[in-house]
Amino acid sequence: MTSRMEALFDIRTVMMSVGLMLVAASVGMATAARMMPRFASLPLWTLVFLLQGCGMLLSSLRGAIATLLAILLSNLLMGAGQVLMPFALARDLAQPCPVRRLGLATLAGALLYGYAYWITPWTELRTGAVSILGTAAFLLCAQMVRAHLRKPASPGVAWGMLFPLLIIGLIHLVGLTLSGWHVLHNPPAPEAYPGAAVLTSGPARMPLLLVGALCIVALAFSVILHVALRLNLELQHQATHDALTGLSNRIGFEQAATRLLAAHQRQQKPCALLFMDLDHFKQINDQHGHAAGDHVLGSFAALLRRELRQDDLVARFGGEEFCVFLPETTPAQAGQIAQRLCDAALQLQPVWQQVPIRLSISVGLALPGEHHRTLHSLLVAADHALYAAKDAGRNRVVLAA
Ligand SMILES: Nc1nc2c(ncn2[C@@H]2O[C@H](COP(=O)(O)OP(=O)(O)OP(=O)(O)O)[C@@H](O)[C@H]2O)c(=O)[nH]1
Repeated sequence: MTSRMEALFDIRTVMMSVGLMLVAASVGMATAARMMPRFASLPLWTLVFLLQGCGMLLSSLRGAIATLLAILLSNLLMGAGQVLMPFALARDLAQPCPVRRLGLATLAGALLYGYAYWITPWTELRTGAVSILGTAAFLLCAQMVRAHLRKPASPGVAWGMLFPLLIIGLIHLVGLTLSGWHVLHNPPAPEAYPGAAVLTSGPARMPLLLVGALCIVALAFSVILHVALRLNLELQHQATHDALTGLSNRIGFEQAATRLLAAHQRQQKPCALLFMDLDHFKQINDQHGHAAGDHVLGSFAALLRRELRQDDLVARFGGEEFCVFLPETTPAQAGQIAQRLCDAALQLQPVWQQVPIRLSISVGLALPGEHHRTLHSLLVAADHALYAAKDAGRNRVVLAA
């Protein structure tokens, strides 16, 4: 089986192909890093896959260049890539990097590697040294991705990272066990030199090497997908949220409120819609400046978040207009909430350059029913009620007809 596999996949060809793919992936990541400087993990990932790719390429060229130097350098490059990987992942997933555990594994691996290289003739110990580092780095990364899986964003891609990390970690563990076993059961032979043997002996070597190499390529693709997905989520967030207040914008509100209204109508539950407008907002801008106006808008948005429940849908509809969808709220409760918001706005008095700014709001309240079945008709009704509140002298709530 192994000899057939060895015949089919020459070890050097595998290392060279995977090395080239990883270098290509790192070039793609470097380009993405230049285009998107906000993604702080991309330069690190670029380095990780460049180091891994160059290490593998060098490994595949062992016959051609001075062998000992090639072995030392390729192991150093791959080891450095493995040490950097948890740092890149920690930045990517906004998690603390397990620096101490990684530092201990690096120290253990480096000491064993130095001992294997310069003091003992047991060359298999080198495999053990690289395996210690690999096992620790890949399993620490897997642990971080697993913790990230509890967050709802991009679970598919996270699994795409978790599987290769676990498999490569296990393969390194097998390498560690095999080389340890080999050192224990074989007397040292100074001239014995396993050459390209990453996993020193046994029939498992070639399949494990192949699976490990494919997993590292899969990991590179998962990282690229993960970044693309994060970018997509960010764009989606920007399209549906207001940059000044952080609340939903009109698009986000209409999408979410349409779904909520349909669910309430299906289950015959009461709900309500409030349309609010800050009174004489133009005067605030004119008297205190545009920046003060922005500050007032931000303070009022914070007030809405404070005063309303978590599952109430709050949005800045545009300019100084705000909208709230109140789920599972009776008409009487909606009236009380609207009045409470009016009173709270009066109390707010946001301070700008030590000057308190007086604020009031007008509110139009609309309830779904016979005449208002769709979100659009509810919004129109609430808007009319809001204008009625303005006409009646502002700082009040008017119920839509
Ligand atoms: N600072 C600031 N002002 C804004 C923003 N968006 C809209 N505005 C201003 O809000 C003001 C709205 O003015 P109007 O529509 O005349 O309404 P108003 O002065 O609040 O008067 P009433 O609604 O009738 O009580 C305009 O001066 C807009 O320039 C914003 O993002 N920041």
